[in-house]
Amino acid sequence: MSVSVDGLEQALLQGASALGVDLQPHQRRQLLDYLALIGKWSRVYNLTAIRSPEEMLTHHLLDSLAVVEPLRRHAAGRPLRVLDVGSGAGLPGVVLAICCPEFAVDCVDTVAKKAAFVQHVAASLRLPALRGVHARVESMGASYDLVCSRAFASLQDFVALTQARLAPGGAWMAMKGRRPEDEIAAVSPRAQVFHVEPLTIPALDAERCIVWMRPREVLT
Ligand SMILES: C[S@@+](CC[C@H](N)C(=O)[O-])C[C@H]1O[C@@H](n2cnc3c(N)ncnc32)[C@H](O)[C@@H]1O
Repeated sequence: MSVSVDGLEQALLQGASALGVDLQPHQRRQLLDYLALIGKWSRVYNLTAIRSPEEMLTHHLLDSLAVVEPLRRHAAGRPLRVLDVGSGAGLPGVVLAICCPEFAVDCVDTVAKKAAFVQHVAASLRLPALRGVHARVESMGASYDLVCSRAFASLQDFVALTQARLAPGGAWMAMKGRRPEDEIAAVSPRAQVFHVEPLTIPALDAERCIVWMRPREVLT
């Protein structure tokens, strides 16, 4: 990496603080080690198109860190079982596992080498509650309190492919760019969008939001 680790750490600290995320020293180290692992394994596994450490910090780490506080607020102290669908290199699942060790986080991807990378991260960074799962989400069996995704699919497809993965009382959290009006309008009647939460990512001049959804109660 061409950028000094101190410079990256400073940028991470400033970004986390702007996002209201209080990082312990070991979590800072884990996040920077995760960044370094992505950089190292991208050369072999092609995990991300972004190669520069500064860009990876803003576009991947800070972008994922931005959902930590909204998710904690949603959890309200409960130790959630979280599924990150189409996790790729582990975004946002690995960041959630580092920042919220009280959550059990499964990162599922159809590409074996991506799931293997997440397993490698879990072992290297000693994150016992993190798992990389190689599967198509629609063929999985487990259920989760929160199903999240980033850059995975339209809201409509996300809901259709993962509805069976939600535990009773569970919710979806989709990370999106600009508020996706068309996708919101096309969401299945079986799901209800209950909140669209705008996000501001430090040092990233782009619109971001979280679309929160839950199954609509069917009246019988
Ligand atoms: C654009 S990438 C996003 C990766 C990561 N979430 C991120 O933000 O960088 C979408 C990922 O979804 C995975 N994927 C596509 N369909 C899937 C399915 N049905 N089940 C699980 N993963 C899937 C792909 O292999 C790919 O790694």
